[in-house]
Parts: sequence; structure tokens; C-alpha cells
Amino acid sequence: MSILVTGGAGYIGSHIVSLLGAAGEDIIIFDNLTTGKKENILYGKLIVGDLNDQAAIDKLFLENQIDAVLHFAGSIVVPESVENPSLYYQNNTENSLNLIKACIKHKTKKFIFSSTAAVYGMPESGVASEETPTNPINPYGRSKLMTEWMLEDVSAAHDFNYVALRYFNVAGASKTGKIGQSTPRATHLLKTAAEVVTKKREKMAIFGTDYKTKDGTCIRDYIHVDDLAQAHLDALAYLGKGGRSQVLNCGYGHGFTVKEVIGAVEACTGEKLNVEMGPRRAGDAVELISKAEKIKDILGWKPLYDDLAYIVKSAIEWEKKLK
Ligand SMILES: NC(=O)c1ccc[n+]([C@@H]2O[C@H](COP(=O)([O-])OP(=O)(O)OC[C@H]3O[C@@H](n4cnc5c(N)ncnc54)[C@H](O)[C@@H]3O)[C@@H](O)[C@H]2O)c1
Ligand SMILES: O=c1ccn([C@@H]2O[C@H](COP(=O)(O)OP(=O)(O)O[C@H]3O[C@H](CO)[C@@H](O)[C@H](O)[C@H]3O)[C@@H](O)[C@H]2O)c(=O)[nH]1
Repeated sequence: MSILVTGGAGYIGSHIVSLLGAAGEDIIIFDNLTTGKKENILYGKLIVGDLNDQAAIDKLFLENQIDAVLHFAGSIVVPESVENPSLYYQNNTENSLNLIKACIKHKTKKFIFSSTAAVYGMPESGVASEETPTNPINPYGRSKLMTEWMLEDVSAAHDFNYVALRYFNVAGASKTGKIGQSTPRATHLLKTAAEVVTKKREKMAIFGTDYKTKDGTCIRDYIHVDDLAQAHLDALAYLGKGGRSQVLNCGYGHGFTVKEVIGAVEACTGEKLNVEMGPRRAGDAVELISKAEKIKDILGWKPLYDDLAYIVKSAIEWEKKLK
């Protein structure tokens, strides 16, 4: 019995592959290597392929006994989704349907989906629980929410259970020091700051300083990638015990402004970062913080790295190693 990990060569997927491999699981990674890299894969067998290729997916399921699917593959950049929505509906929604159809056809009953806090859009209080109405404000969030809906309907109709994990802002690098965020042209705040620290970029900008927050910059709930990875193992164990379908937030339950994150980077290095004040970026929510209780209740998830200074340090240490 194997676990299929789509997008396992990417940032987050590779961290889960690392934990699954260390736990002795049999892993198959399906990735088109658009943003992922072979070097990120520490365990398992890589099959290079694209989820838009239904025949390739069917072949994969025919040739392997797939017990569970962890579905990370997708397009992930919010502003890009505003400029090119079709890409997001194709790669995130339609390609997810291809994968779900293969699960039904080949009787794979356990599915874990990388969803996102972006499905909430702009929650009024800035804090979202799983019961907060979804109202995505960009194509990225909509493309992911549509996949959640497909999973809900398929799970109601078939012997099929899923856990959709709504990640908040994932950051940092593995404590093993072997993997981290190595996606080329990444746009994430901490990744960008780490590239400025290591002189791979000359400078960066803060996108919007006139938001109604304590210092005018957007607020996010940053979660360490190792804690997020563990949530996937917990979700697999839950489904393995016959757990029913769930939608769960993955965050720590508190947020930091962009300026606070930059302050934490400067505190870590002891140097001023070359930062400009820039205009707002399309598609950004002002404040997105997780209500974080449900995942602890249902999965027994116990985060270990809820510490911005540690997250920042691990991201910078990784960036220094990354050629
Ligand atoms: N990074 C975050 O903060 C964050 C937050 C919320 C949700 N997510 C979700 O987590 C998942 C993983 O994100 P990441 O940060 O690791 O991104 P990433 O770009 O590093 O990883 C995505 C992986 O999927 C592969 N891929 C993309 N399209 C594919 C296709 N059509 N067929 C096969 N492989 C394909 C890429 O090559 C890459 O290895 C995504 O679904 C993303 O939406 C990420
Ligand atoms: O150079 C930069 C990069 C980012 N930001 C700001 O920092 C915040 C966080 O931005 P970013 O790191 O790009 O993450 P988000 O746009 O919040 O999206 C991330 O977090 C979402 C969940 O909250 C995921 O779904 C997405 O995949 C993931 O990219 C936002 O206010 C950005 O405007 C800057 O000011 N300057």
C-alpha cells in the first residue's frame, strides 16, 4: 500500500514526504516539477507527470495500490491568480477533479487536501473559524474552495473521506536543515526577506501601509512548515482510524503585521533590511488569523514551533544554504 503525494517536490509537500519517509511509509510522488525540484525529495519514488493528464493519473493508480492521497500540487500565487484566473481554475480546480475521479474509479478512500485560508476572503473580525462563511476575494481562493466543494459532494456520494486543511501562512524550513522553501521566484513575505538578507535580492517592498491595522500593514498567521507537516500525519492517522470528512484550519491563532515580520528578521540578523514602502498588492486581505482549536480537538495536533523568532531563524538559515 502506497501513499500518493502530488506536488511532493514542492516546498510543503517535500516536508511531509520527509516525515512520512522517516516513519517508514511507502511513498509515490507525482509532480510536474514546474516549481518543485528533485533535490527536495528525500524519500519515495518520483513520477514526473502533470495532473492535467487523466491517462497518466489512471496509469499511476492502475500500477500502484494507492491507499491514500495527499494533494499538494497546484498554483499558489495570489496576485498571479488575479492576472491569470484560468490558470488557477485549470491547475487547482480542474486538475483536482481529475485526481478525485481517479480515486473514485480506483477505490482510494482517503484524501488530504491542501486548502487555504484564502477561502475566507476578508473575515469581518480578521479571525476565521471553520464556521466563518467562506467568501474568497481572489481566483486563487475561489479555485481552492471549489475543490473543497467537490470533495464534500464526492464524500457524500461515495465511500470516500477527506480532510481539507486550510493552511494559513506557511513559513520556515525543516529542523533537519535538509529542506526548506526553494521555489524559484517565490513571492512570500519571509522568503523574500530571507533573499534580501542573503543578498540574492537587493531590496523588497511592503505592499500597502495604509490598512486599518496597528501599523498600517497586513496581518497574517504564520505557521512553521514542520508543524504543518505533522498535521498531515495526524490527518492520515485520523482517516486511518475511520474518521469522517473534515475541514480544519491550520494556524496558530495569532497574527503579525508585515512590519512585525520584517522587525523579527532584523532582530535575527542584527541588521537593517533594505525595505521600501510600496502600494497595496491586488487580492490581499487586510487580516487573516486562524481559530485554531478544531484541529487540536479532532486530530490531537500539538504544534511545537509557535514562535516567530524561530520561524524567521529557520528560514534565514535555510536561505544561506540554498545556492
Ligand atoms: N505556501 C503557503 O503558504 C500555502 C498556504 C496555503 C495553501 N498552500 C497550498 O499548499 C500546496 C503546496 O504549496 P507550496 O507552497 O508547497 O507550493 P510549491 O509551488 O512549492 O509546490 C507545488 C508543487 O506542485 C507541483 N505542481 C504544480 N502543478 C502541478 C501539476 N499540474 N501536476 C503535477 N504537479 C504540479 C509543483 O511542481 C510543485 O512541486 C498548494 O496546493 C498551495 O495552494 C500553500
Ligand atoms: O515582498 C512582499 C511579500 C509579501 N508582502 C505582504 O505580506 C503579506 C503576506 O503575503 P504572502 O507571504 O505573499 O502570503 P499571502 O498572500 O498571504 O498568501 C499565502 O498565504 C495564503 C494563506 O493565508 C496561502 O493560501 C497562499 O498560497 C500563500 O501564498 C501580504 O500582506 C503581502 O502583501 C509584502 O509586503 N512584501
